[in-house]
Amino acid sequence: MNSNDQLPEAASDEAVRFDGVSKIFGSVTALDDVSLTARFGEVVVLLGLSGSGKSTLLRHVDGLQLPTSGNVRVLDTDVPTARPKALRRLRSRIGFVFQQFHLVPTLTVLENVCTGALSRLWGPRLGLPTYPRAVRLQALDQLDRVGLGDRAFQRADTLSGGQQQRVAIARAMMQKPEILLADEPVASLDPESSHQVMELIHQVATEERLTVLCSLHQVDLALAWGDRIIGLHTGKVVMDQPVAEIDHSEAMSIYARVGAENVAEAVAD
Ligand SMILES: Nc1ncnc2c1ncn2[C@@H]1O[C@H](COP(=O)(O)OP(=O)(O)OP(=O)(O)O)[C@@H](O)[C@H]1O
Repeated sequence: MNSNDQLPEAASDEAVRFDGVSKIFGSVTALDDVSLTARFGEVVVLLGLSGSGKSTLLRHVDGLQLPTSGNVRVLDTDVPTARPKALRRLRSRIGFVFQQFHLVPTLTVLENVCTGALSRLWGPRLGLPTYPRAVRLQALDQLDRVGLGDRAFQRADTLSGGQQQRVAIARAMMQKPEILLADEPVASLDPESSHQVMELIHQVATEERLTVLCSLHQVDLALAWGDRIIGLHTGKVVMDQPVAEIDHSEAMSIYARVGAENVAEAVAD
């Protein structure tokens, strides 16, 4: 390749960028002048007490909610000003994992995973045989990847919570997302399953150069499986650091700060 053939330097290695984003619901400021970035392949963990704005922040990434002010740029799309078609295209590049898994309990594990491909298939699908063979094979590969290939033909509701969340991750990966949004993905799991799920999320992020934004309540999981921690408190970013530079007590300070203020407020009351 000669110098003229060289690709222009990528405009940015940022998958997600918030610039001065505020979100106001009536009298509540859910996000308060939030600026942050998430790079391709990075696992960004959002920490903060209930009501600190984690879910609201995640909903701004795919345009489910729009900022009151400021800009959200995701995969080179300015979300607040994106036309419906551009927003649909953007959403097809973003996968989700939820606290409650959202599997169809009466369907087999394999069919649940196949539904992750629905956005790129025409027409409704009823029953496993109605999915193209290539999709079924891809779903089996994804199930193998999450360690559940042997459960493919079991009903989803016969799996443990941790297994169901792994199926949900396999389903999300069927979409071949570039960004994965995970809203408290381990909130209903025991500690061992929580580590397994977070390890899996970290593994797929590394393998696929997938950008992950994941809200959590457990500092130990954030430190073990995140690349970066963003701490939120009443909608403000109060910490934004690589995990390698944070120790446990520093991460806990996100909560300690809240505790101190609560005490101050209680005393004032
Ligand atoms: N649609 C809405 N209408 C009004 N207020 C809202 C709405 N969505 C969120 N809020 C408020 O915004 C604030 C932030 O909520 P958010 O759900 O983002 O917090 P969170 O950190 O995700 O909490 P949790 O950890 O409990 O999920 C809260 O005070 C919440 O009540």
